[in-house]
Amino acid sequence: MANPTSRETAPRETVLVTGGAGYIGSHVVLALRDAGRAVVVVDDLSTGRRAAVPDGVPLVVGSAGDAELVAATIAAHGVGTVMHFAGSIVVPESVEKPLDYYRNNTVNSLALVGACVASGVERFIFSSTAAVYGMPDAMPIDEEAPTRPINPYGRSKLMTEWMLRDTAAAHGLRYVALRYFNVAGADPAGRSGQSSRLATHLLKIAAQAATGQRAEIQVYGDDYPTPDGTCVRDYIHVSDLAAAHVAALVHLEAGGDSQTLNCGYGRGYSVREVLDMVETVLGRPLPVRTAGRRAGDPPALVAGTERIGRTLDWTPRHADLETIVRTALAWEEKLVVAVP
Ligand SMILES: NC(=O)c1ccc[n+]([C@@H]2O[C@H](COP(=O)([O-])OP(=O)(O)OC[C@H]3O[C@@H](n4cnc5c(N)ncnc54)[C@H](O)[C@@H]3O)[C@@H](O)[C@H]2O)c1
Ligand SMILES: O=c1ccn([C@@H]2O[C@H](COP(=O)(O)OP(=O)(O)O[C@H]3O[C@H](CO)[C@H](O)[C@H](O)[C@H]3O)[C@@H](O)[C@H]2O)c(=O)[nH]1
Repeated sequence: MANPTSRETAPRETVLVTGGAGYIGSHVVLALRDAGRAVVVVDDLSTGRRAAVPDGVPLVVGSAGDAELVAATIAAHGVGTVMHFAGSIVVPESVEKPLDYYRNNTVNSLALVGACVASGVERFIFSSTAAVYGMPDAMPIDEEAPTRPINPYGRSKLMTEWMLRDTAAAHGLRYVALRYFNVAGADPAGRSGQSSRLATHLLKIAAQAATGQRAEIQVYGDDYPTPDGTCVRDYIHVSDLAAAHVAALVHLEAGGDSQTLNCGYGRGYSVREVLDMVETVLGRPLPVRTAGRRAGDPPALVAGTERIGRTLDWTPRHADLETIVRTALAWEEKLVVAVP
């Protein structure tokens, strides 16, 4: 029998979660813990919060691009899988500071993947984005659609997908790149949620307005070629997205091949429909104003979900807009009380 204290022979079952103190990463840490998995987080706390990492989960404060730190963490914790959430995520900021985005999203991912290869990590799960598609020609978007990102954020993520594909071909690493559509909502048990005050996402803005932290909500454009003129997005509940990561882990552990998968529900809601639902759940109107279009917004983004459906053992459990809105509002109310 293997000596459990030996690093050479100990089973490498721990999952290293980079960016585990952030919005999505913290929900994945909860899902992994709920599934009985051992987890270690590496996060530089640039946008994440220490409090988002549950008690009992080791947090290594540092950069996911620090190859020495990552290698030491892999060795110390017996890491066999890396889930990579750490990154910079604000699209307009990526236009103003492209090199910051290439550094944090691409260069740091290169160092991380290199450390994984050098340390013999066999499984890698990557947070990619619908932004890799740019302005798609057809809807819903399947994974074979052309990747033509229209901003540095999308390009910085697409380059990491390419790096993973080439690394998988050359080394023993297998990966799942998950292309998230619009992630929203919060843990239904109230353990985590979107905590960044600077978030730019529609539902976060609406939740801030609902709790009196924001004077109004601007609708960016009502003259798009969509049924009500406002942009359509495929909103996926963050806890369903977290469950998709656990399913991707199971897929790779069972010897499954490398995959690139959309994460959405395959149906879209307009900005107006989202705001109507927020008002319905609140039982009162919100100050909503129509403003001009925001640069770079595609009229509609809806995920093709056939591939994730046949590849992963994943059943969405929170796939209705009302649940997404209710959990987002409940989290915001909790946040306002905790950090007024
Ligand atoms: N939120 C969305 O709608 C969305 C959509 C598509 C893809 N994504 C991707 O999902 C991932 C997580 O996004 P999020 O919404 O949870 O953002 P977030 O800002 O809440 O989380 C990012 C986390 O990474 C940490 N971090 C950033 N750079 C780091 C570094 N170099 N080393 C270590 N830690 C670092 C931050 O402190 C934070 O805890 C990102 O890679 C993002 O590109 C998010
Ligand atoms: O105050 C706001 C905020 C947003 N919107 C609109 O609401 C929709 C959703 O906007 P978000 O900012 O919530 O999300 P995006 O669709 O712009 O971005 C999402 O998809 C991108 C890919 O295209 C990236 O992956 C990004 O991280 C992810 O949040 C867009 O039509 C936007 O114009 C408003 O009308 N008012």
